[in-house]
Amino acid sequence: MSTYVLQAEDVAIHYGGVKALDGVALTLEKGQIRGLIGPNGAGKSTVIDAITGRRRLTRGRVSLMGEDVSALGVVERRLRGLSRSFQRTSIFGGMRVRRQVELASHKSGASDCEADARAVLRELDLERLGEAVAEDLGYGEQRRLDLALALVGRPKVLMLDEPMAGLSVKESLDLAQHLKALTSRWDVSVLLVEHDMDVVFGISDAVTVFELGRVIASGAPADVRANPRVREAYLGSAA
Ligand SMILES: Nc1ncnc2c1ncn2[C@@H]1O[C@H](COP(=O)(O)OP(=O)(O)OP(=O)(O)O)[C@@H](O)[C@H]1O
Repeated sequence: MSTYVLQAEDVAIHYGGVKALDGVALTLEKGQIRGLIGPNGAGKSTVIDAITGRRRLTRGRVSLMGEDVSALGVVERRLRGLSRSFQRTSIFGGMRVRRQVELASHKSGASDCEADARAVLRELDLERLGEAVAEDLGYGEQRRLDLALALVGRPKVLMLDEPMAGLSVKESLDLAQHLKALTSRWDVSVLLVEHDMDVVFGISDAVTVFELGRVIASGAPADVRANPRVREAYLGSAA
């Protein structure tokens, strides 16, 4: 019996002749944050799509808490505790903050949506904005709301696709600290796709590097950062 909350084995996704992913292996331990980095087009978003069931696997297998979920759809995986955010926020601009978090909570299968939404809003410092219309929020607050929508229903595994995109340095580091604190308090495991290297290397317990649909390095942040192939492929000599 595996101790991983998430395990992807030999995952491939091919679009005709394009091998978006080829033979990818990835694990997440309980409470772990794993950063996923790599150049544009390396396959990072496709990995999230493969794990969450948005894309059908050409080959391979995805297990959640030891259960093979490869044949299950997005909704079934969400009900088993696998949640995600997208590169562009999923918020509804015209809807009040609390209302949309409650609706998302309902969809996630939570039993007490009001209490669930309240806890998530409190966790992300959004409680005082509960009655605000989402499009009136500042961009940083909208990003926090997007994270709130992914956190309802107490997911066990969270896949975040560039949650800091467009934020200032200070906002990014604030959100990163929120995420780090929440991960340990709620015992949620996170796969974090992010281009901000200060954030990735600042809060990840492990880092995996992609290039052209394959894993080229994986391990402790310091080891990955020092890996010559990674520096050449992605980080540059200044990293
Ligand atoms: N629907 C599709 N049809 C064909 N090729 C696709 C499709 N979706 C993605 N790809 C290709 O798969 C590869 C991986 O794309 P992906 O979006 O996963 O990269 P990424 O690492 O997330 O990039 P970025 O950092 O720019 O978001 C790219 O070569 C992309 O062009």
